[in-house]
Amino acid sequence: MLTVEKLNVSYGRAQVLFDVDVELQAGSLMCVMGRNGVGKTTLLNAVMGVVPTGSGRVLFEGRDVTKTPTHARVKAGMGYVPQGHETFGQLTVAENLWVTLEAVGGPRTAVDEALDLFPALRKFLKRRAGFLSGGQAQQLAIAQALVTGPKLLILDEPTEGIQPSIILEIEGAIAELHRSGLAILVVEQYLEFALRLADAFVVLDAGEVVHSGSREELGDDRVRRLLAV
Ligand SMILES: Nc1ncnc2c1ncn2[C@@H]1O[C@H](COP(=O)(O)OP(=O)(O)OP(=O)(O)O)[C@@H](O)[C@H]1O
Repeated sequence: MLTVEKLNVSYGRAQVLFDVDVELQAGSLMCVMGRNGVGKTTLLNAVMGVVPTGSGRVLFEGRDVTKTPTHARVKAGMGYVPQGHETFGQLTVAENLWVTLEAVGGPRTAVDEALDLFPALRKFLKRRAGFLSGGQAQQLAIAQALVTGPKLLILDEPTEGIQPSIILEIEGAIAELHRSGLAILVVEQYLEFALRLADAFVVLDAGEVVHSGSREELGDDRVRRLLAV
């Protein structure tokens, strides 16, 4: 479904990703792990076209999207929830969802479906997004990405800075999306969350892939050892 081939990314003269290969199968939930600053966010941003790539290719459903603008990748079915759960703070929760729907021209039922996954948001439909807690804003950011009708959902640290009770709600929603067959690529440093959810892993170190494979290929003990670093 998503293939990253020999991807190299630099910021000015500083190279951050080196020949990165990733293969995400349809229906898989793949977790990208690694210490701070190894290039995880850069990888997601490059997959979405938010940062330019030096060399290498990104293929989505077999189509080369390396030069495709981000908005066209979203329309093609790549939903993205960047780090920091950014929403339109001045708009209400409902307006955030409708504005996103308008931008992609999806079916109106997409808003209800996204809210079904995060029922807690229904209580806040008229609240400005800027007044939500971090956890609620993260739920709204994921709901917004779902409204775009993704075939692949890309999430950057969905649990970062979020209170434990809402982490469980977010984990439940992601597990449900995975069960429904959606392909998911997630950067996540919270080991237990990753171990409970993912069926495939990529471990980055200093911009290189040092381990990758399915849970069966790597084995649970090895995954735990690799990810605990
Ligand atoms: N816009 C930028 N301009 C210059 N350097 C950057 C930029 N964004 C990231 N970097 C650098 O690139 C490297 C990789 O950063 P990146 O955010 O991709 O790592 P990360 O693994 O996601 O880290 P974290 O877990 O802290 O979010 C770091 O050294 C970072 O300082």
